[in-house]
Amino acid sequence: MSQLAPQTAPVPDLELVQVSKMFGDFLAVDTVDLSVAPGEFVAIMGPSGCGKTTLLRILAGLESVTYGQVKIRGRDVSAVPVNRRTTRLVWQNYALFPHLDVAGNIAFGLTLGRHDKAAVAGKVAQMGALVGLDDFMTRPIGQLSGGQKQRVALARALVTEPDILLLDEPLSALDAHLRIRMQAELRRIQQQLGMAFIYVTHNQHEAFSMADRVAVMNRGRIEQLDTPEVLYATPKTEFVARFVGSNNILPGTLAGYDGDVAVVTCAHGPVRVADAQGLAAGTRVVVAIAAEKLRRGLRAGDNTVPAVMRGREFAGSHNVFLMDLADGTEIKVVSHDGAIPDYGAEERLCFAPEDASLIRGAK
Ligand SMILES: Nc1ncnc2c1ncn2[C@@H]1O[C@H](COP(=O)(O)OP(=O)(O)OP(=O)(O)O)[C@@H](O)[C@H]1O
Repeated sequence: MSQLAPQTAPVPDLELVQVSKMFGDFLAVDTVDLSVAPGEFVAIMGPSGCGKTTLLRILAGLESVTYGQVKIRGRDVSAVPVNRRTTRLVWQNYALFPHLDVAGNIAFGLTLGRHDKAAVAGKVAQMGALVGLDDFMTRPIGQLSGGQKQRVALARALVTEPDILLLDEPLSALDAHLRIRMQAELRRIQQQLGMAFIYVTHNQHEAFSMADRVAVMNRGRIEQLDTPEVLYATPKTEFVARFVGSNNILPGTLAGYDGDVAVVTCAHGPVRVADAQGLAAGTRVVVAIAAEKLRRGLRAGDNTVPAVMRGREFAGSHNVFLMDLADGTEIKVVSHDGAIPDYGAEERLCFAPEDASLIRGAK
């Protein structure tokens, strides 16, 4: 009888095991575990100072780890210096050589090594084409737009065929329109090469439009690592719920469960939330509801929350109403129907139990 060969999981392109970084007695990166699958695009997102850049610099070999291990394709590189790492870093400041043309800049990484002239020219042309600069190879750097310069920086990093490309806010100097085009280009190039990209940004739209998974960092820790869809629909911590999307947060205390529905006592009354965590009654919790999931009016089976209309932001295709609950909590409601309540009017908002997330409150 034939036996099936045991299935082995592919070696991750990158693995961080309990990585911490201290600057003096300040903990900038706190016990981070992260596994990046072969060819995966992972974005690291979080507020200023949360440790994103420090983590990326650790991957590049520009910072040492205080504790923990960094493995690239299964090899421990924690003590490997930057010039012997198989990672390349692209950042916002392109750091191109102004006295060289596009081809000269792209070739720079290669000509430092031992490559023959024809091979260098071939690879440079190939990378130029990949990033869409084939018609600009002899242009001086000073005659390029911001987007073109960023493409040169990208090609210069990619031509060395790194195991992983690290990107630190590479698009933040570009205008909004160009940024969106470059996001699509980056994703195309990443998929074409099948190379793992680690992309640091504080911009949620950027992270969500490109990445397979997004890590949300707070105070040196990864609070949640998930696909954009899961992060959006089921934030696991209050911080993630506040940072991602446009969630409304209702603090409360868990009264108990009614089957697989948690009943939470909030300031305005009880709220029912579909939940399978089985938390103990009395636990302090928050209920997170996306602004798009709140509706005006009453609907059978839904939660109802009384609110007072306070203001409105017009966003072209929809309105965002700002409303206050009785305890002063501000609520955002996305509305597509064009009807605008009067300022000061009392409204009833409703949402389904399955459209909200229950999150254990911060201790
Ligand atoms: N060389 C250093 N010495 C001391 N503290 C540092 C050093 N580098 C970073 N830090 C501190 O570590 C923390 C994390 O910094 P880091 O640059 O990683 O944050 P970030 O999330 O990338 O922020 P931003 O989005 O503003 O770039 C900050 O409080 C920062 O002041």
